[in-house]
Amino acid sequence: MGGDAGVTPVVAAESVDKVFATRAGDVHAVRDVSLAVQPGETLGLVGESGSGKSTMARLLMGLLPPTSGTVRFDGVDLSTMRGASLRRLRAQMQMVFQNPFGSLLPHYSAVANVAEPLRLHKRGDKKSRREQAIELLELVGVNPRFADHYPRQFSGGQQQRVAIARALALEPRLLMCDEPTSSLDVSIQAQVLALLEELRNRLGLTVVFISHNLAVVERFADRVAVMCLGRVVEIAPAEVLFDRPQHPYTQQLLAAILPVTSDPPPLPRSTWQPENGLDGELREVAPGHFARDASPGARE
Ligand SMILES: Nc1ncnc2c1ncn2[C@@H]1O[C@H](COP(=O)(O)OP(=O)(O)OP(=O)(O)O)[C@@H](O)[C@H]1O
Repeated sequence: MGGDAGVTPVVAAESVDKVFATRAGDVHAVRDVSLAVQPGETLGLVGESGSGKSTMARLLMGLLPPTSGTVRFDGVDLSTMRGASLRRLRAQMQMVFQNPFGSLLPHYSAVANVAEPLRLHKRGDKKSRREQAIELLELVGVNPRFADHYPRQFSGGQQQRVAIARALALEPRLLMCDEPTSSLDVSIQAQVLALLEELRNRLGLTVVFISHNLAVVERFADRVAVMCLGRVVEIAPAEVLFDRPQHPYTQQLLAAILPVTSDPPPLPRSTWQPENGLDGELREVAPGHFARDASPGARE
């Protein structure tokens, strides 16, 4: 789906389901999701709160095992990987989280935070790791003068830059960004996004980008997958999806942010009811544009 035939996707989910067993009963967080992210591509993942985006991200990173279905990284089924080979594979996929402070080690300086993955993966010696970490801090726009400062001494935006530098330390192929700017002030969000955009282009990264902010996704993503109640209801090139959304759920999400402002509000709860509209097959409605059949009532 949505890929060049013959090119091995960096990461691909095939008919993936994830069910969490909770005291209150089973939570079916991801339902029959198939998608592939091609080398160098940025896939946006949107949908309202609880639609399964973060679960999908963790499945794609191999941080959660699917209940059924397969996740492949570079063609390799993650469930077959163990030990050192899994660690090597994991190094190629890194994550940038919503809350940078929570993702940094508070008692480690900025440079030690960035060097930590290099140490864990036994890359170089202490001196070369520090040098490399300082270069990475420069790359993300953190003044090396502050290399020995601790995370709490940085602003949120600077903390996120340090977290991005750390995510890049092992030269990953895939960067999973889960709401990377939502915890930041609006004025800082644009700077961090511009940084991610520049790094992606400069380093040729493959990116999965989860955001509530559809305007950001439209700008940043090549393709966008829309999730609703654990399913992908529509997936298409960004310009096609934003111009001609097929699924009523997508139409409602987009309608909620129009007209586009410089600071769009977070996604409101959709009033569209899935009824039988989520059960259909993903159908190709235009080249590279897949949508599930929606219930006829919902189309009107
Ligand atoms: N570890 C877990 N145990 C039980 N239920 C979970 C777990 N993780 C997620 N869920 C449930 O799975 C569903 C999907 O959650 P998920 O966090 O993936 O959605 P999301 O789209 O990322 O939401 P948000 O935008 O609020 O982060 C929700 O109903 C959530 O409560």
